[in-house]
Amino acid sequence: MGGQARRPRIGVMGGTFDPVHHGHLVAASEVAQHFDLDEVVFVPTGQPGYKPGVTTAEHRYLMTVIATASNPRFTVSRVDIDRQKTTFTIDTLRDIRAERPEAELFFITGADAIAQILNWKDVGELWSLAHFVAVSRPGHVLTMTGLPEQDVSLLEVPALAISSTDCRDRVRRGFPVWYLVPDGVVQYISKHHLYRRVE
Ligand SMILES: Nc1ncnc2c1ncn2[C@@H]1O[C@H](COP(=O)(O)OP(=O)(O)OP(=O)(O)O)[C@@H](O)[C@H]1O
Ligand SMILES: O=C(O)c1ccc[n+]([C@@H]2O[C@H](COP(=O)([O-])O)[C@@H](O)[C@H]2O)c1
Repeated sequence: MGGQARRPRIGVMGGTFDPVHHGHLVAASEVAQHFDLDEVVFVPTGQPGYKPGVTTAEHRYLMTVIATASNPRFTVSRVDIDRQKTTFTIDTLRDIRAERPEAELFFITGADAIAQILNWKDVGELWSLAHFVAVSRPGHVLTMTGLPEQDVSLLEVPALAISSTDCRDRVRRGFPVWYLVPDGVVQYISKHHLYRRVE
């Protein structure tokens, strides 16, 4: 008789993705490689209460679908978009767990996000739903200070000094975002005239 079947290992990459860029994709790819993940689910936020004035969820969702389409291990979930409430990671992880009860979950964040996690909703329960993996990000210190060692891992990834804020700013000022975001996302931004006006 064989041993126990291996539980699927699923990464969850939450973000506003306004727009999704190569920093997000490299972070997900590196964590997938390092933690032997079978899949990484990108979860665009619905209404991030802490970030006012973000682009319509459907545009952010579609850009994320375009950006991840060529990777057979990357998928996109609508759980946060369809919830129609302010997005909190506790709800994201409960919903993904309900859909995939057999899986081990790994929530992926950047160094800036993990530094704030102790202020997130129901943080005490978050640790029981997923293992958290925080990746390095230029301009931010990656540290375990205050975090539970058994529930959080840190990972150095190739440094990409890209942010969605900078991409939006570049489009608004007429600068290119080629090679900062996937080609299809460049075309999508142009086709839908995103980021041209200050909201
Ligand atoms: N260049 C990057 N390197 C590593 N991690 C990143 C990078 N950019 C974003 N992340 C991480 O990806 C997740 C989603 O980020 P988000 O969608 O807010 O992008 P952002 O570039 O930080 O956006 P904004 O500039 O609008 O705040 C967060 O956990 C964030 O820390
Ligand atoms: O749950 C919370 O309280 C919470 C507060 C801030 C951010 N988050 C999550 O962190 C992820 C990255 O968020 P952001 O704002 O950097 O795009 C995204 O999945 C958010 O839902 C979660």
